[in-house]
Amino acid sequence: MTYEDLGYNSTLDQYRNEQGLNTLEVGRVISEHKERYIVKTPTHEFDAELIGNLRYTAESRYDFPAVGDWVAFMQYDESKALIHAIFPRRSIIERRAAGKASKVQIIATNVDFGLIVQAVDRDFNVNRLERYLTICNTAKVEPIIVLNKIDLINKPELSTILNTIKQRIKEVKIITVSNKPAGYSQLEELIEAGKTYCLLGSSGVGKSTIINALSGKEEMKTGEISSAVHKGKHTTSHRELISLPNGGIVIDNPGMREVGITDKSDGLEITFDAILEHSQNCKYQNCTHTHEKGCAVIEAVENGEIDQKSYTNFLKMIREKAHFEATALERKKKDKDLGKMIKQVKKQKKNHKH
Ligand SMILES: Nc1nc2c(ncn2[C@@H]2O[C@H](COP(=O)(O)OP(=O)(O)OP(=O)(O)O)[C@@H](O)[C@H]2O)c(=O)[nH]1
Ligand SMILES: [Zn+2]
Repeated sequence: MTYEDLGYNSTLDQYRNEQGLNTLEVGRVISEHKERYIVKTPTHEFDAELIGNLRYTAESRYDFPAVGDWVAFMQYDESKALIHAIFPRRSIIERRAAGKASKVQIIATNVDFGLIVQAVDRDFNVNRLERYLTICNTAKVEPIIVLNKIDLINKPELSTILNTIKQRIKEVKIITVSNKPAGYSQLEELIEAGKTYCLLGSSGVGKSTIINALSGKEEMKTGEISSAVHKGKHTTSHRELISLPNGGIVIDNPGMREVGITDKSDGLEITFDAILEHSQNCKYQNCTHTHEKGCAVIEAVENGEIDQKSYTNFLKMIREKAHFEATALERKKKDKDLGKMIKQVKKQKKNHKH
């Protein structure tokens, strides 16, 4: 295995030289658990922590390593290391942390493609597909839709599903796979060496089964045997980033129940570009597309140019985005006020002494 097999490239190497990081080793974070990280090089895996200096100056989640990160580290024991620097990220896939309206959770970094996995049986849901698309588009990561477990339905049923998707989602590649008898050839064909693929999808859609099939190994515990693992302790041997024997790197992230969007960039606009296009013709520039007279979006929904369900999903996510932004702002203000208060108390104490 080489560094390139893990996704290392000339941009990262240039940064390493510019920053004078040559005396340190370089590796990729393949799992994260409570501020401990497994860092992988072509030959070793290290149990790593952040150096104190970085920990104390960290201001937000973004200042800590995440799965997919490239880091500069120093080995200090046989398999132990201290992380001295995080390389700039090419992309960050994130979602709103479950239950916390204003907090983000990083799913993975330095990702090239998002593999949005849905099982065609109970899990299939176009609204959720649009949600994952928005997460990818926000991260500027190219999405690919992977319909899994196609052995569970017949051909006409699969066509219906494909048509349902195509009616609402244009210009996104869709592939169909299953463990038997179709196999994963459609997926294998598109995976390129040195590129990083992040699997996105609900629990049980078959992500671990896909990784095991691609890697030819039992890298991931799958549904039948994983219940004991989920109940038990975290196993340090658990890896979320795996480099495949035929090239390509895949990242899994277990158990995603909620897919809250943060959408700090224009991810929603990219996902719903048809709606955006129509909105150029709305009478009012600040049109909310909910009730306004002369709203071109509402008109397009009425005459069938925009899918009704897609429109409803769009409005729901716009509200969610606004809510996320408002609570994030509030949190910032609170933190700032608290900071001010602490400063004042310190000042008072100081004055007291003199
Ligand atoms: N019929 C059928 N079942 C499948 C297929 N792929 C996976 N399964 C089954 O679906 C269940 C869940 O598969 P996993 O691979 O563990 O799913 P996962 O997405 O990794 O789930 P989490 O680890 O909870 O996120 C298991 O019982 C698998 O055997 C498939 O193509 N067809
Ligand atoms: Zn409008």
